Amino acid sequence: MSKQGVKVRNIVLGQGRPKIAVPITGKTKAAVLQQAEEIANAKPDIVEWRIDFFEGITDKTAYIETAKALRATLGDLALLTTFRTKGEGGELLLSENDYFGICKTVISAQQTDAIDVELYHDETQIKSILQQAKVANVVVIMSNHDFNATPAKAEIKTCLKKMIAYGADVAKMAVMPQNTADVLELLAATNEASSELTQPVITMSMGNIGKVSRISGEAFGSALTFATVGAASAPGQIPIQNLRQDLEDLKL
Ligand SMILES: O=C1C[C@@](O)(C(=O)O)C[C@@H](O)[C@@H]1O
Repeated sequence: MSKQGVKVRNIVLGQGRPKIAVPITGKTKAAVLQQAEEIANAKPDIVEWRIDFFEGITDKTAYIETAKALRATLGDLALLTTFRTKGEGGELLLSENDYFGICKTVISAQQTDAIDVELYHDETQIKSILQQAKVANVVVIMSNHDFNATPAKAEIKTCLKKMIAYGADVAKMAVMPQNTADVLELLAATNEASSELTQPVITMSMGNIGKVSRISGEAFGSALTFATVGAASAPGQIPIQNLRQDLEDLKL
C-alpha cells in the first residue's frame, strides 16, 4: 500500500528515507535548553522532548515557560513531546488523570508539532485527546513499549493497527528482544504492517541485539529512528553521526 506521508512541521514521516529523532532528557529548564542547542547543532529531523524527565512537569506554568523557550531555541526544527509513563519505561509514576492532564496541557500550549500518546490507557480519554490534537493540528504518534519481551508478530501487528483504528496519525512500537529470533519477529511485523497500512509505522527492537532494527527502517518499513546526542532515552540507541552514516550505507 502506498504511504500517506505525515507532515511534522517541515519533515514528512513515511515518505523517503527514515527520519532521525534525538531525545532531550534534561531535568531542569537550563539542562533542557542546553541539550536542545547541542542537538540542534547535530541536525536531526525531529527533536523529542521527554517531559517525564523534566522535574517541572507537574507544574503547568513551569512546563509552558520551558516549552516556549525550547521552541525558540529549536527554530524550525520539528518537535515531538513525549510523556513516557513509568510502566512503559518512563521516569515518573502518574495517575491516569494526571497523565491525560499533561497531554492536554501539551496540546493547548501550542508549542509542539507532535505528541506521543500511549495506547494502553482509558479509551474515552484517549479518544478525547486525539480529538483535541486534531483540532489543534498536532500530529499524534501513538505508542506502546514492552521493556521485558517481544510479543509475537501477529500481536505486534494487531497493536499497531489498533493505534491507527483509534485515529492516530502514526503507530509506534518498541519491544525488548530476548534473542535474535525476537528481533526477526519485530522486523517481520514491521515489514507486514507497513505494507498493509497507509499510515507510517515506527518500530524498534531495543538493546544491543536489536540495534539492527534502528538502522534498517528503509528496508523493513520503519519511518523514524531514535539516535543520541549525549544521553540515550532507551537501550540500543546509536550516536547520530554513526546512525546517519548507517542509513546512508543501507539506502535502497
Ligand atoms: O518511543 C520511543 C522510542 C524509544 O523508546 C527507543 O527505543 O528509541 C525512545 C523513546 O524516547 C521514544 O519515545
